[in-house]
Amino acid sequence: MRQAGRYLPEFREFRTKHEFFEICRNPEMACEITLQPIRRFDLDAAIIFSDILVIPQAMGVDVKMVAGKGLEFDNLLKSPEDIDRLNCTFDIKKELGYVFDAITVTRHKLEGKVPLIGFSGAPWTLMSYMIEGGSSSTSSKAKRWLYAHPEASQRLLQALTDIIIEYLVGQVMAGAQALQLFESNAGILGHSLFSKFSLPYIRQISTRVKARLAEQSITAVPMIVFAKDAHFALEELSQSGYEVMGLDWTVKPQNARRLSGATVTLQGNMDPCALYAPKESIGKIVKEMVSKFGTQRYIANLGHGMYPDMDPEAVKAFVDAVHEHSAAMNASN
Ligand SMILES: Cc1c2[nH]c(c1CCC(=O)O)Cc1[nH]c(c(CCC(=O)O)c1C)Cc1[nH]c(c(CCC(=O)O)c1C)Cc1[nH]c(c(CCC(=O)O)c1C)C2
Repeated sequence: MRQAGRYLPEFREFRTKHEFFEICRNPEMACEITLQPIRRFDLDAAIIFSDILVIPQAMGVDVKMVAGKGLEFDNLLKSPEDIDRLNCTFDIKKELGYVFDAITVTRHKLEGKVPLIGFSGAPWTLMSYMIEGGSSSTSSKAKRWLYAHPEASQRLLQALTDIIIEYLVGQVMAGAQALQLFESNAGILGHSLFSKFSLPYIRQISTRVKARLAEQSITAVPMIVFAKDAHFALEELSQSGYEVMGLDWTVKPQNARRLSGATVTLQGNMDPCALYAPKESIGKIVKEMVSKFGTQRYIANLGHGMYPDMDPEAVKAFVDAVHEHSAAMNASN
């Protein structure tokens, strides 16, 4: 996750010359950034360089990356009347076709070396960014909507869902070989709000994306759902129509296996901060993780994104340890 992020010196160097969303909108540049970690590490997949915030942007919420400050938002949603000024029925290909182009260019450049993953933010996470304008420890402005304006919230979540479905189908048509949905702000909801304002839309997305692809005779791709801190909903998420369930680092592997049954693949979940440990310790942590999940129906990954001050050598230690320990386990089985 966030593999191209700010921890890579070559990414930082590129960013001194180009603004973040300029890179997202330029297919050749987005392709180059996507490939940077693939060149450096023995990774098994690439994720397209883009951001979940390109959808709010296309709907009319201004999102900018300000040098030295980070993300800045304008035109945030303050009350339900503001939904009416959003552009909810835009032409996806026209507004977000640059992501599709980046996927096609990257897919060609990868030459089949590793599969390419496309992604989107999930409706609740996008809604909360459109109201909060950045991360918040309480998300109280966005949660206020759910309690005070439940119908308007559902209207907005449904509009986002419809857009996300078209967007993900477009990514597959452009060449994405798997899709990941990020519900990064799931944890703040708790079980009750999650059941009402997140899970139904997550389910709709898997069902309708698959139906749309089938309708157009396009081969389905595996879909991954990652709902951060949604330990309270693992069983429901594992039955929400996704082939893979991503796990944050707080989840015990055995519990995830028990709750998710025999058909779902699990992805995760090393604490990203474990990358601050000495290399030998990273190897031990990885060994323990892989032995708990087992090598089948499992995608080794971190439990969330990386931080800018992490050492690329630690990432190498992680990736190499995953390959070493899983190969040893497979050989002894
Ligand atoms: C999958 C992905 C994302 N962002 C980026 C990718 C592309 C892959 C990659 O580069 O690794 C590039 C991607 N996106 C961004 C960066 C850093 C850019 C820079 O500073 O130059 C990169 C490499 C910018 C960004 N974009 C976002 C943030 C967090 C803001 C906050 O809540 O405070 C930030 C810092 C929103 C965002 N973006 C994303 C999520 C979901 C995953 C998660 O939970 O982290 C979220 C919540 C997803």
